[in-house]
Amino acid sequence: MIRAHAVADVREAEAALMAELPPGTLMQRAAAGLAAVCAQVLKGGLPERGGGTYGARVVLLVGAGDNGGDALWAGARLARRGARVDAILTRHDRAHPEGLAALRAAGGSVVSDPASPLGPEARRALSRADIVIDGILGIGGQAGLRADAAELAEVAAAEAGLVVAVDLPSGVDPDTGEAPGAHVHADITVTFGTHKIALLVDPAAEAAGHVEFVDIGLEPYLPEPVVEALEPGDVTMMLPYPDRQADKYRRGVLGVLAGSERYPGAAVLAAGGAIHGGAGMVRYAGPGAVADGVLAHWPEIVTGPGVEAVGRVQAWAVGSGLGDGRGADVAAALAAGVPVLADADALAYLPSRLDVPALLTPHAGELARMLGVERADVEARRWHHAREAASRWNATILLKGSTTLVVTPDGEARVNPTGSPALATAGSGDVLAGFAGALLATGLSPLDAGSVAAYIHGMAGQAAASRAGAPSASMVLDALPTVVAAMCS
Ligand SMILES: NC(=O)C1=CN([C@@H]2O[C@H](COP(=O)(O)OP(=O)(O)OC[C@H]3O[C@@H](n4cnc5c(N)ncnc54)[C@H](O)[C@@H]3O)[C@@H](O)[C@H]2O)[C@@H](O)CC1
Ligand SMILES: Nc1ncnc2c1ncn2[C@@H]1O[C@H](COP(=O)(O)OP(=O)(O)O)[C@@H](O)[C@H]1O
Ligand SMILES: [K+]
Repeated sequence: MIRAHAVADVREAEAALMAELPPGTLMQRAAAGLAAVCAQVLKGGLPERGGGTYGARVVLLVGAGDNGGDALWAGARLARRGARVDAILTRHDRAHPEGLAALRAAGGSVVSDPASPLGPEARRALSRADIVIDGILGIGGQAGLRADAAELAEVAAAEAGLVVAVDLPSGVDPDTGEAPGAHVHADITVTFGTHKIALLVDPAAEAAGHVEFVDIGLEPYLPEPVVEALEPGDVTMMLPYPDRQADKYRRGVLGVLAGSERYPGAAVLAAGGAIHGGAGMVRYAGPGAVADGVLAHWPEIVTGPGVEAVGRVQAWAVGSGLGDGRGADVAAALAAGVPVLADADALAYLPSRLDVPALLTPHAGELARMLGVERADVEARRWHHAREAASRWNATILLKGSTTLVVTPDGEARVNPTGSPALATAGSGDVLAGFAGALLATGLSPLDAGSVAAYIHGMAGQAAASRAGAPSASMVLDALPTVVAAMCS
């Protein structure tokens, strides 16, 4: 599990660890890890320069705090290995003094001037840089860079080589993942001790690029994480396996209430997702013509005209392509007293609070409608709104989008690390709903069912995109069994 903590937790853990170590040890651990990642990147080769640290051009963007200190100490290490290292200081009076002395002793130089960080020498250095190390702000930063730092970040993005952020991309909000003002857009972020929330939650996570973790020994001092992301081993452990004594009922039966005469395909896709999710049986509830279409694709499904008619199930997946005027059907599924996944049209028919274990799967537009806010506000403050809805409906919210977020009413949160923009295609949400519903039926909690389903669905999207640049939802569905098999082997 990738674990992310809030700034206050990181500060407390750092203080406890620092009390046991000689002064400066943590910064040296951080700087060594940062320099090692930069050296690795340089060794991988930048086409213009042939590769390696010796002779590489490195520019440090150095703010007023310890984040800048990390950058200076890492710069000193790279300079000792033969890199040409230039530092641009946003505040000449407040740059980390020991780090600056170490950089100078190693042969590095300062190319900014006290009046304005971005003079001609600094611009020249940036335009030639193979790597820019962003040490403007770390966990002590307020979101939104001030004008001079914002200009530095802009020029670095436009003119320099790779941007490597120290701990987190400067200017994002470390604790919420919001990025309301100017901020750095990094290719790689090297983070220390634990992931920061901003490294997992969009839009900040996108600005972090690829994240490398450096262990500085904080783990024993950290509390429970605030946000997690599953790793492959977690998914393997959570996916249901039939045991030797399994029968179809004990494996879990899922009821699917999806699709309509207007949207018959949604029923086929949701039922298909359900079939691959490991339930022992899938029962489909819907009008005859739609049920016939489902049966034509999935003869193993049992159908019935309505919720009561299909009989007992261990969970319901309701809503995908259901259309208008289906409130009574949704209410019947909710009244069954079993866990429920509610997607798409069902989200309009929810009671004010749910009294069964529930997983709601809105996209940003649907969540905006549920909460009576603007879609753009949901996009900008995804975690905030997902938490708000989880608490209001007493349900786990799986907020779909470029990165899927799963948040429980108790505030537990997971971010999905897999996926592809190719998933943004009509019907792929129906596949996810069926698959996650089946996991609910096998007994997974809404949090586990939602996060495992998002993980596998994301991988299926990646697999489908690798076969066809713009795959359809049916191709994502087709990729599910192979992904599940690979995760289980
Ligand atoms: N505390 C520790 O033990 C360790 C800290 N480390 C590094 O230290 C960093 C935290 O250092 P600091 O607490 O000094 O905080 P920062 O380096 O994030 O700097 C905070 C300072 O920047 C200024 N500032 C804040 N918001 C700003 C804005 N929007 N625009 C311009 N300036 C702004 C303020 O003057 C503030 O004092 C971590 O992110 C990490 O990189 C690492 O060296 C590991 C060990
Ligand atoms: N830019 C994106 N990158 C990755 N995944 C995305 C992106 N946009 C949407 N998705 C995913 O694609 C799926 C789309 O679901 P949804 O919006 O319900 O579509 P539909 O209702 O047409 O099925 C969700 O799993 C969502 O997380
Ligand atoms: K930074």
